[in-house]
Amino acid sequence: MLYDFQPQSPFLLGTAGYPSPEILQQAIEASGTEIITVSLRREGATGGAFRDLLTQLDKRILPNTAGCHSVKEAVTTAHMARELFNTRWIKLEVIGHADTLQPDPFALVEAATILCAEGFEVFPYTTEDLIIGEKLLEAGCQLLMPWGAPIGSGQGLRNPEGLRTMRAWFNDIPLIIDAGIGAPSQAAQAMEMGFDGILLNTAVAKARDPVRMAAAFQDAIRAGQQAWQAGLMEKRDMAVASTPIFGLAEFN
Ligand SMILES: CC(=O)[C@@H](O)[C@H](O)COP(=O)(O)O
Repeated sequence: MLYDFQPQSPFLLGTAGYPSPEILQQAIEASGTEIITVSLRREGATGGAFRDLLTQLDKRILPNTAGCHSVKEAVTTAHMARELFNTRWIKLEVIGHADTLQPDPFALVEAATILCAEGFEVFPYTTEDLIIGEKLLEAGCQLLMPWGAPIGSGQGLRNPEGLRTMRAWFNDIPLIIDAGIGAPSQAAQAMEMGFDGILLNTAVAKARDPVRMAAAFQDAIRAGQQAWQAGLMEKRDMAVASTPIFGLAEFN
């Protein structure tokens, strides 16, 4: 459950950097997503045309504070998002460094505390750090969005063991992997670990064929989710015969 909303699809898609508005629209449809995220900075630069396009699509809009480097910038951007999109949802990014696009955990917790107190439903872009996660929940966030890898890097799950620990630690909190996913197999890997969803942008927007890639991610994310729900086998150190041997005829 993402606040008051239970999506049928665990795939959340970003809307930046597509070759054209038509391809963006087709990719959104091909992805099966019900939630699209939009950057306020992009929205501001298009004079509202982009917002008009997105609001026609009948999807939940998750505005984001991409590009914000301070608490003040992020909080102001969230206020603008609430006005423009008439929503309490905000994907909160407070970037710590322009080169790594790594979240600034101190500013993130501070901004989340302010926005939750103001009634926002905050989707915080964070790392796999457990204490930061705890602080964000204490601030009032009801879900966490740990990174797979730095934004736009396509590296997949850079710290799978840390993410596995995070999944176990916050076992009843929705966790959505956000950023750094470059291939459908990486998204499937995250879903097989029990994450509740995947948010990505670059891997679809910058694919040679974004529409086809959106469909590929949808299939992989569903496959990973089904595998997790079905119960994956445990790895074993030694071989275990898969064929029962009782009742076989003996040959001497
Ligand atoms: C669009 C958006 O919200 C990005 O900031 C997000 O984190 C996606 O990252 P990738 O582009 O690496 O998928």
